[in-house]
Amino acid sequence: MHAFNLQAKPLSLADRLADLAVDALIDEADLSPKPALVDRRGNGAHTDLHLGLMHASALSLWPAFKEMAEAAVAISEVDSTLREAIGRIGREGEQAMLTTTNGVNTHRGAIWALGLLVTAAALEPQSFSANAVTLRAARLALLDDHYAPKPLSHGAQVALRYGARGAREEAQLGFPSVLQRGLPQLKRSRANGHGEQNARLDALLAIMTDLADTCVLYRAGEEGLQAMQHGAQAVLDAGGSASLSGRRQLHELDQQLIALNASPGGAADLLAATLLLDRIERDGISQGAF
Ligand SMILES: CC(C)(COP(=O)(O)OP(=O)(O)OC[C@H]1O[C@@H](n2cnc3c(N)ncnc32)[C@H](O[C@H]2O[C@H](COP(=O)(O)OP(=O)(O)OP(=O)(O)O)[C@@H](O)[C@H]2O)[C@@H]1O)[C@@H](O)C(=O)NCCC(=O)NCCS
Ligand SMILES: Nc1ncnc2[nH]cnc12
Repeated sequence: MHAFNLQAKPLSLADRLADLAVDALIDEADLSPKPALVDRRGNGAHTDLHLGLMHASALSLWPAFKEMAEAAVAISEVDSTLREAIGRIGREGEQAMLTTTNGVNTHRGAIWALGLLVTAAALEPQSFSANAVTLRAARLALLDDHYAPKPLSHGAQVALRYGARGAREEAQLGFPSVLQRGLPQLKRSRANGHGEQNARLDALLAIMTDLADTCVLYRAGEEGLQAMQHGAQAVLDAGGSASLSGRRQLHELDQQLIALNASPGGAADLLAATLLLDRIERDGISQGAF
């Protein structure tokens, strides 16, 4: 008889998806040099954020992601019951984040985007292409959550002022910034031999070229948004972050966005969503894949 069972217990689907979501958030935070965002070099345009806080915040969200995936497995269809279950879990996740960060909003948009994607992935783990997962996530995002409070969030204020519908619309449209910008650029830069960190930076820049980031609009208005979109395009046009002239443009963009207080927090969340879907597509998530 053995005193100890040394065999590791296999991970459940929900454990695995929560691990992947937290990994994606930590990889996004660590990626450097990101324009005006928190990274390994510093706090970008933020006075109340730092890398340690981003890591702690990401880890605090693991139980919420796991619970969302478990709800998907238990309810097993895209309906209002599942939408309202993940709404409640998402709000509890926000509270866990705020407790960890002492009230600073580190990952509200990421809880929304990655929460929907984790739920959508868990619903049908055999159907794990980015197209299939984002389509299910969009169907969920289109359902009403009758229990959702309607606060005058930064996103809601920006919607009133500029008509940009932000994170909600991005999800309801099936994450076009991820499918049409982030993922294709990530794959292109990898295929061109640019190296993983440069490929991720290029994916972030590709997202920034077109996104109506409500975080930037709230902090820096249309001037900030134009600077973000045009500056990101200029880096890619100069050869991307693996090239010397692209790096010079990236440095300039970083300085310009910091001066405008324009932090592209929404684009950062969508980079994390891109990294999550890329990992799911490459490794799979059905039992036996881990
Ligand atoms: C549907 C919700 C996302 C709420 O959306 P809404 O737009 O009303 O609320 P916001 O509080 O503004 O949060 C939206 C966050 O989404 C990110 N984002 C911005 N633009 C886009 C975009 N075009 N596409 C996708 N994502 C986008 C962004 O998050 C990042 O920025 C955050 C920091 O922003 P902010 O609080 O404005 O902070 P500062 O500028 O630093 O302010 P100061 O503190 O300095 O004053 C950071 O968190 C990043 O993550 C937007 O902020 C959704 O949240 C919701 O309804 N939740 C309820 C729960 C639920 O139903 N969950 C469903 C299950 S998953
Ligand atoms: N790296 C980052 N810096 C600032 N805000 C963010 N929101 C999500 N990721 C972020």
